[in-house]
Amino acid sequence: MSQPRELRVQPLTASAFAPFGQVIEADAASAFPINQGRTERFHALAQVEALGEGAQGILSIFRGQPLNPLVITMMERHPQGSQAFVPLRGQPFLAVVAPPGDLDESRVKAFLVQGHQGVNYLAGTWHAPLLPLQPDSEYLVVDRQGPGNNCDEHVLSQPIVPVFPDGA
Ligand SMILES: NC(=O)N[C@@H](O)C(=O)O
Ligand code: NI
Repeated sequence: MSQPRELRVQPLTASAFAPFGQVIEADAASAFPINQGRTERFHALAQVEALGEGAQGILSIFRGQPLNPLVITMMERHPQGSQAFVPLRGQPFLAVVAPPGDLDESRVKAFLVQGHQGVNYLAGTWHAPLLPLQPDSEYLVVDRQGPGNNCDEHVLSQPIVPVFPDGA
């Protein structure tokens, strides 16, 4: 296996993440009052894709451990469904992604998903499997259950080591 390469971790913003999916956070632009004003609804932050006959969207909880050492050797994609990760206890994680289509390793990006944020990967978005930054991190996961293959894996030709900018 070739020498790993470093990949700078960047802040998660809706615009930067748009090629890969949506950011799930309480964004004022999507908010409107409900329940006689007692509740703010941050509406339709992301869409669930559950493609194919007999497919359905499901909700699960993942309790994950950090990858140690933090060296990413493979990525995966779910061609028939989106996949969302939302922290249940404010525990941050990394979203290491590449756009749908043939995996172009030069287009891999790494984002820091803070504890008040979640992400929804588009169907087909390449991503590293869950990368929590703290032990026993729990996430609500919304993805697809159904017939047929929904997970393609790709071993990277060059492993990736995410690096955090100073002070991150
Ligand atoms: N395998 C599984 O359900 N999880 C992965 O898809 C992942 O992205 O963590
Ligand atoms: Ni996945």
